[in-house]
Amino acid sequence: MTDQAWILIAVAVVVVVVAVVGVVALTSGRRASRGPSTTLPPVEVSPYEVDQAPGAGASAQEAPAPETDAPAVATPTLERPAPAAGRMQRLRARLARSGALGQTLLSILSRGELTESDWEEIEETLLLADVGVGPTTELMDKLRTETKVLGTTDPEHVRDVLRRELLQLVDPTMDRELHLEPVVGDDGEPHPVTMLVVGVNGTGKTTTVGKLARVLVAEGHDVVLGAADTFRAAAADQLSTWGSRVGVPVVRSDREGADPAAVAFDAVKEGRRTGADVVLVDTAGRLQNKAGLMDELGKIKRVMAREAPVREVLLVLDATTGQNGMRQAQVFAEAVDVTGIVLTKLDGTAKGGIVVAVQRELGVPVKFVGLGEGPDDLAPFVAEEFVDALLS
Ligand SMILES: Nc1nc2c(ncn2[C@@H]2O[C@H](COP(=O)(O)OP(=O)(O)OP(=O)(O)O)[C@@H](O)[C@H]2O)c(=O)[nH]1
Repeated sequence: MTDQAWILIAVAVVVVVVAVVGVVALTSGRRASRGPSTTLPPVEVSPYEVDQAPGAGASAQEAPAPETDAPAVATPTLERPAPAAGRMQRLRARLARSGALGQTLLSILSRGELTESDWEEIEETLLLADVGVGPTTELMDKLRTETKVLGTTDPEHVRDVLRRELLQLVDPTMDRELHLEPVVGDDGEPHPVTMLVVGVNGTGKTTTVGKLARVLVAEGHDVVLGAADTFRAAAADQLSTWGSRVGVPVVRSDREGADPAAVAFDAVKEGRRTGADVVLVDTAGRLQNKAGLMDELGKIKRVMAREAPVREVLLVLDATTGQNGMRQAQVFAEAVDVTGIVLTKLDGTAKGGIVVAVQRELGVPVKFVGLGEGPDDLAPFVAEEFVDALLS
């Protein structure tokens, strides 16, 4: 071969090497510029979107000091939710209107020798506060006996008796914990604990899911939210906003009216993929009729259970809706196995007695109460603190 031929071969080799290096650099450059991917691998049930919270993965703690002189890039700061413990105590003043129940009872009972009209007044007070007929009769029987035995008008004694009896009605022995113990599947892999939140629209369901996510984040859990209220498009946006404030991803569909069970399934799947320990799913649960509701909620629960068992079904009830709310609660309880109740809007209502009525009616504990519109105004329910607030 001539020198010229060798030169030509060398030039060709250089050109090929440069071209290959160029292509590789371009591809990896594109990949890097996409940043952390939010597009998930295709799933069997439906395509879904994950709204990654801005700053997801960033800590609510102090950011580490930059190691270079490069200009600082603003990282979105995540909110640090208030600790869940002690919230009921902190928000005690919000129960002021419900407190009228305790104050009225105390003032009547302190009159001494009670006449029939005093007892009627007590009965009316309890019924107006939505305590319910059964528990009202029960409490009055006990108070009649106790006040006879006690034979005193001493306010401290009367208060002690009333506190004891109210507490018994609210039942401090009920298990109000969320069951978040880790689950290991048949495959030996850890599964997230899944929770379904159900209830009539307008009761504060989506808001409760957002607030509950904050409670869980405050307790150190890794949470994924599922926006399975596909009936109202704004509900998914609302949930995405809640999630983004505390760095919790929200799985939602890009299609309005999408199958809620598919979104719930995808949320659990995403929870498993990312190693989250709790997946919390919001639903629409419209009350057209009981059969429709049973079908919808039953399907969501079954489909979620394919990925991980549903540990908690929380029913959200608006405390201000009285008997109407109780009827809704019964329909939901017949449609799906409810494990706990969230009573919203307990601030600003005098109908705190509904705590007693709904627990009696459904045999399910009130686990949380909504005491305002603020992000941390959802409190784990503590029977003693509730009764003390009624009597303060
Ligand atoms: N005062 C008060 N307002 C509340 C409480 N919980 C929720 N709300 C308000 O109730 C309204 C309805 O709340 P949403 O979460 O949208 O109700 P939801 O509708 O059941 O949700 P969708 O099913 O998505 O329609 C909002 O204005 C909330 O701020 C509470 O505990 N106290």
